[in-house]
Amino acid sequence: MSVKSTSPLHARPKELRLDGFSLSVVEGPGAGASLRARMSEVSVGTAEGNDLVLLDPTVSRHHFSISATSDGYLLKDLGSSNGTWVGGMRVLSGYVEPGARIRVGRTTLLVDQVNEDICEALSPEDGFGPLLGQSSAMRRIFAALPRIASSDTTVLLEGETGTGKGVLAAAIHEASPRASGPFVVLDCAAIAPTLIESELFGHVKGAFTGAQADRAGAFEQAKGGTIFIDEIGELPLDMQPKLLRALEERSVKRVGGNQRVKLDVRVIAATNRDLRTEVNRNAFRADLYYRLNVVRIHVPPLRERTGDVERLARHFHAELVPDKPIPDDLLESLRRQSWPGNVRELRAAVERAVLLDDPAILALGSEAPEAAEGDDEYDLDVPFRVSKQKASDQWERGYVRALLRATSDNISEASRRVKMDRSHLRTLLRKYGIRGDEERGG
Ligand SMILES: Nc1ncnc2c1ncn2[C@@H]1O[C@H](COP(=O)(O)OP(=O)(O)OP(=O)(O)O)[C@@H](O)[C@H]1O
Repeated sequence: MSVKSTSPLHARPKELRLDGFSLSVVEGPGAGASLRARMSEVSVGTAEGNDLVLLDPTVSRHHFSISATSDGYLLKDLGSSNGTWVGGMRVLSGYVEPGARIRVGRTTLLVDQVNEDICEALSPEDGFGPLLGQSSAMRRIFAALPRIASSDTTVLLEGETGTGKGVLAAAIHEASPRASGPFVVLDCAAIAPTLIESELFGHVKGAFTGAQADRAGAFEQAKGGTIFIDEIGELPLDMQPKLLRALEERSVKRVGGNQRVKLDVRVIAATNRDLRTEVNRNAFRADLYYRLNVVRIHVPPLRERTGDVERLARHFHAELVPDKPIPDDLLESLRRQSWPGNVRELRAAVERAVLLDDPAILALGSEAPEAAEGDDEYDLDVPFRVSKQKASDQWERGYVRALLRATSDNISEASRRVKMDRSHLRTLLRKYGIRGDEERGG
């Protein structure tokens, strides 16, 4: 497998060329069907919408995907019921050679290399709005963004936590003809399931206890702009048909109301799960998945685009300390880590190192504790979002304490130093019961 650039040496390549491949059904129902990959990733399963639709009832709706990458053909099982098998081994994720036979249910497929390359355009830029990256993976996304932003299509963003899906959604809105309209964020993971309908669609006075006045939901607030539905994989099953209807008819009905209101809203949704796997296990409705999956962007984790660590770290450092370059030892230490919390974690590590002016503090970062910590560190008996919130609160409390110590409790100086809005800092102080010096804060 090779990656070929069409540009002269030393110039930034304008496209990524990957070895093309085909998939053919060689045994089982539908034998003879085949597909020549036009895009770097193709999906296979019995559901319409897959690139290769199989007729075998023992195959899952979204069974596996195979991608041409610069390291080879990457096969991924999508949470199928019967598994994906190569050479008698069940494969969750792994590289396969041309000539490999993949068995799914009663069907066998053959992977073959073809002469025609798969060509992916790369942006010459190393950013798109506030979103930065110099890796091919990010420049591939940047190349597609202007066209995506200028259209009105629904976009589904997939990627691990902290990879930048929120920034990406905002950047699409900012580059779209709707930029002067509102950008409204609704995080399904942060709202109690019983309140989601009213948060999305609003309610009328008296619709439920506590509904003391009519209230517009996120869809209505986003009128003329974009609604960003974050963590859509957490949307309760009973809400999914209601969202589907809103997307199809571009209209909403407030809880307790009896009129549907037409709305001009663009929808961007994000998830840190693979929704195809959720569809397979009936946790996400297939019809809603298809309605959302008009344009799908997968934002890769930072460990798969290590070339971006330096670019991002320099940027975060320069935001805080514009007049000094990032120290080499800090950069070196950042490059060596694998960043399970992705860009969010990298940003926090740079901020911590700057604040405490000590690169050694990075030992508190991702890699070192992974080896030292026991699993009991994590409370697995409470929901994920509660655990995550607790950890994030602990970090925030420590950060604010350190910040105040470093600025001798001077709120004004503290907020200037880390470019945090003063009222937000005050809110955090109240939240954690920490006292700062408001008088000198001026
Ligand atoms: N490519 C990028 N360039 C600049 N900043 C980035 C980039 N990606 C992420 N960030 C920064 O990392 C942090 C996390 O980003 P964001 O909240 O968009 O991630 P996310 O994928 O939406 O996470 P979650 O799934 O937890 O909501 C933010 O501070 C954001 O500014």
